[in-house]
Order: sequence, then structure tokens, then C-alpha cells
Amino acid sequence: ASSDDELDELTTAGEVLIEKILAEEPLEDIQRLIADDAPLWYQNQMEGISCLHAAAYTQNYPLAKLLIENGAVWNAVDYLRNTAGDIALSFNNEELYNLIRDAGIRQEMLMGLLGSGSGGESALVLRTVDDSAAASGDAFLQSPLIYRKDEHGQDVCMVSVDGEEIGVMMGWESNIMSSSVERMSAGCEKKNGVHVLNVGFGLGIIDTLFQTLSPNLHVIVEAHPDVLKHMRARGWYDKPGVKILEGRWQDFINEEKLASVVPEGGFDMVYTDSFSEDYTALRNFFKYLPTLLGPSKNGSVFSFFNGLGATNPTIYDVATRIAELHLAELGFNVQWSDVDLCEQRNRWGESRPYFTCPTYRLPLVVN
Ligand SMILES: C[S@@+](CC[C@H](N)C(=O)[O-])C[C@H]1O[C@@H](n2cnc3c(N)ncnc32)[C@H](O)[C@@H]1O
Repeated sequence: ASSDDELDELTTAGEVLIEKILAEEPLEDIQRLIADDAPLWYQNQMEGISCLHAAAYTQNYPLAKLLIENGAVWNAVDYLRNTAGDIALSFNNEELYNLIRDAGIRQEMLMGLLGSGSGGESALVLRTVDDSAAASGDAFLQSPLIYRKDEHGQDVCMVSVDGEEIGVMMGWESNIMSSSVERMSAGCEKKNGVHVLNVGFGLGIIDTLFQTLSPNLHVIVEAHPDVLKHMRARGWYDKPGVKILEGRWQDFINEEKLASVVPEGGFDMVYTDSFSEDYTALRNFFKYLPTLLGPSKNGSVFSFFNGLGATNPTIYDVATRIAELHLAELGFNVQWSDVDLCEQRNRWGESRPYFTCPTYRLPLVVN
């Protein structure tokens, strides 16, 4: 048979599988289709839903389990950008939701073990902005940035990609930044003359907040030349105690250089929020925390911009839990709190949305 015929066959088999699930046909019939190699990855033409979405719509737990065991894709999104997990959530079906979410965690952890570049399709490679040139670190660092106010009057820092502007940092995130500093200050044992490390200046929102704590040392790592120019124009190079490391954090936070960056006893507060990097980069950063934070139980604190996967509630949940598991492997326990973002309805202006979940899950690690 020609490859066109094969494709037709797969399409038909895929459509039939989804139809039968939606028609709530008996489990044995579906089992037979699976045994006959019906494509579990197939997403139908009408709505872009997969067999797992269909099982979620019919709230068929045993079937969803069977599909997952046979390799159904947990993070496929339909035309409305919903995953099967989101559909389970919309029915308030916790058991079904947990089944799908846990499959996601397992698959992603496994992919992580195989390492990046293993060819697997990890949902956590979803960057801050999916599928754009802005998603690749190098391309981002070479693209000019624009600092301005948007039509809602919020400060924004935008990157232009193929004629489209994408927010690198936007004023609406102030809420997240101030809650982060609040939580970090409350958790930190040392209250005066703290030593702070922040990766990624952006609009300088969090650095301005850190300055209100009168740090003795405030190290800022920033890679983008336009951001560095902006920092210089605003006097950041002249602030007492502020030390700006020009370059990517990977240039300083590595086996070779780390010792020259970390003050004696470690930093009291560490924060990272670097645009355009994927989860692998964040996880690499985690590895240096034991050195950055100094001796364990010294009451130093760490937080990071928890924004991966945040255009979809299920993927966001999976990303959040994976970060928690990886931090646990390093001996760090994460205390989560929620920041309600419902007030920030006019978040986007003309930027492509990168955080559409209604709640920000704020991580805090107390060393
Ligand atoms: C989202 S912004 C940070 C916003 C900041 N938290 C604030 O409160 O305004 C991300 C910043 O990280 C910088 N950046 C991106 N990749 C980086 C890297 N590998 N190392 C250091 N800085 C990086 C970007 O140039 C940008 O200024």
C-alpha cells in the first residue's frame, strides 16, 4: 500500500476510536481497537481531541487508565487548547484528573532521566513562549528589546520576533514579584544586611524590591545588552552593594566560577527568572543551590519564576510538581503559596500570552 493509503487507514482508525469512546461503547470493543493498533496519538479533525480527551469527556476512568498504559499522550491539546486533564478538571473529577496528571509526571520524569536531546517530546520544553524564535536563548539575546508603556499603562519590556512583539517582562507581574519578596523575607532567617542574588533584571521589579531590604550585597546576573544599557541609564551600576555580572548565568554559575561568585556563608536570598529558557536550564540552576545557599539549615531562601507550562492548567500542575520532586532530590522542601491573578485581566496588551492560568503557584525553599 502507498503511504497515502496508510495515512487514510490510520485516520479512519483514529476517528473510529474516538467516535466509539464518545458513544460509550463497551470497554472490550475499545480494547479490540487498541489491539488492532488504532493510533492512540491521533487527534480528530472536528475538534482536535485525542482518545484520552474522549475518555475524559465520558469520564471513563478504567478506559483512561487503559489508554495511558498503552501510550496515550497526556499533554495533547485540542483546538481550544485544552488537555484531557483540563477536561477532567472541568467535571471536577479529581480521580480522573490525578490519573492523567500522574501519567504526565511519570512521563516527564522519565524523559528527564533520559536527558534532553533524547528525542522525546517533553511538554516542559515548552518555553515561556512556545514555538517561537524567542524560545531559543541565543536568538533572544541577539534580538533588540523595547521598553515602553502599553495601552493599559503598564511598563513592559518587549522582544520583537518576526514582526510580532512578545512580552519579556510585563508590569502585571509586579504582584508575583512583590509576593515572592514578601515570602522570601518572611522565610529568611537573616533580616538585616542580607546578601541577595537575582538572575534576570527585566523591568527591575524584583531588584527594586530587593533594594528596599537594604542588602549588603546584591548581585544581579543579566545577559541581554539592551537590558544592561537600560540598567546603566537608571543608575543600577552606581548603587552601593550592587554588583552586576554581565553575561548568561551559565557563564558564572558553573563548577569553575561559582566559588568566586558566592560570598562567604552563601547568599541569604536567591531568585531566578530568566526569560526564554526551558526546564532543563532551570533544573541545571537547581543543582548549584546547595552552594549558592550556603551550609544547610542556615535559613537562607530560594524562589524562582514558576511560569513553565502556564498556558495550560494541567501542564502547569505537572511542571510545578516536577520542580518540587527535583528540588526534593537535592534535599530541598518547597513551600507553595498561591497568588491570585484574576485581577490582572488586562494582562496582555498586544503581547502573545505566556501565562493564562488564573493562579500563580509561588515556590519557596527555606534552606
Ligand atoms: C522575565 S525577565 C526578569 C524580570 C524580573 N524578575 C523583574 O522583576 O523585572 C528575564 C530577564 O532575564 C534575562 N536573561 C535571559 N536569559 C538569561 C541568562 N541565561 N542569564 C542571565 N539573564 C538572562 C533577560 O534578558 C531578561 O532581562
